[in-house]
Amino acid sequence: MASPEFPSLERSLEEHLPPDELRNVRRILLGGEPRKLSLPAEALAAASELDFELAAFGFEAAEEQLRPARLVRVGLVQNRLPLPPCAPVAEQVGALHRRIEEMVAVAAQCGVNVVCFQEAWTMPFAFCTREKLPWTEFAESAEDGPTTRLCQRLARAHGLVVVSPILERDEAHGDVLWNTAVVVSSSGAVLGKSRKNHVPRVGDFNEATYYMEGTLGHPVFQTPFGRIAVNICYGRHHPLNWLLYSLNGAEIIFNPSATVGALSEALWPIEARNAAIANHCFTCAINRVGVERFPREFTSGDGKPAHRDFGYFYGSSYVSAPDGRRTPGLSRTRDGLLVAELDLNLCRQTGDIWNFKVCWEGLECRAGASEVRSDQGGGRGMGRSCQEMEPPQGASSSSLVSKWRPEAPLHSVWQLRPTEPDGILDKQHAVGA
Ligand SMILES: NC(=O)NCCC(=O)O
Repeated sequence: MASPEFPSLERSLEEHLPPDELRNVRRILLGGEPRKLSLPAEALAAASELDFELAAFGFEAAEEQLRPARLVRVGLVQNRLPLPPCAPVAEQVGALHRRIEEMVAVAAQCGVNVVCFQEAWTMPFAFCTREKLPWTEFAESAEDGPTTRLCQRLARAHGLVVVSPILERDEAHGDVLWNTAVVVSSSGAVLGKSRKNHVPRVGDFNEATYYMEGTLGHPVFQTPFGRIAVNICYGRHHPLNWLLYSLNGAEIIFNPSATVGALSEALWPIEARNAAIANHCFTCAINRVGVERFPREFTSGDGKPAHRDFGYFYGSSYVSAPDGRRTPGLSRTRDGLLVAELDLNLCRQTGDIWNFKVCWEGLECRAGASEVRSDQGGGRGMGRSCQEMEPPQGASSSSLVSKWRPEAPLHSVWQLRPTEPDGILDKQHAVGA
């Protein structure tokens, strides 16, 4: 495993490769030379003053005759805990609120339209301990908890959409906990929430001790800046999860995460990028940074000695485009804000070239179903292109309408007839028929 001090793969290549070779390596590794965006001087100065990395890249699409460019700027925020997990709960939450508030102000200076934070951003990732208190005290209402109220203020003040992944306490339904992302519109209205659909039971990720798989399906939110969805952390390992968000109309899928190097770092650059390619959409992978040391020891159930930390959260947040290009990752070691300008026209353009989803989309039309929540609120405009965005066919403009439900057999399984070892395919079984 790379040591925590190793700042980033891309930086290492930049430092050690001659320019010609670097161009070739980037062509293969990132899908091309990333197009850097210039940012306002005051944003760069603020990031340096506040000690976080600020990087910005753009993904253009081909010019079309009938549709204007549909430009949206996303902001991905990764951060360490400002206070250690042994600090009082309210102080930890307050310090995180202040840190995010200052980073969002810089995002706004950079023209960000949709900002997303890391998974369970208001707390240490304490599920490794299996202890209930004090960690469950970080849970709050998705609709009107203090964190959602902060996000509403930020959304209104800066005219941006906020995706806020928290530990949710659902007081209206038996007080149960969920791993939830709250989506706040640029008008300040809570547009809705999305819950983690796959809960890890791997290594120290003992999350099923706290909450179960989400019950909300794969909601997509219509915002003034495009249709967005949230596939929380472990969901990125499940290709069908991305597919369902995409079939429900998502053009940008955020993947707020908390993951450590020993488990997943080799998978990290591949999974969200592959999802962008396979589903003709943009994906935004965000991971926290640093080591979180807990007050009491815990074991990993693997016979190894008890320990106080989970491992190294390696940051490396990045954005992938549907045509396979991606930004370099943010640092493995520092807080950071990654700004990416996306032309959403690239989703359809790439689909027209590759058609990876064509049979699924056909089924979607037959099922007549999409799951979209619409934002009727105001907020900063994105130009004509925003006004022209429409929910996908079959979707209501104001609420969740239905879940994607295939009504016909999807794929067939063919079996070899044992008497014909040369591999002639014989028998067809329609799955689900
Ligand atoms: N937070 C979370 O689901 N982590 C699981 C580990 C991983 O997905 O890499």
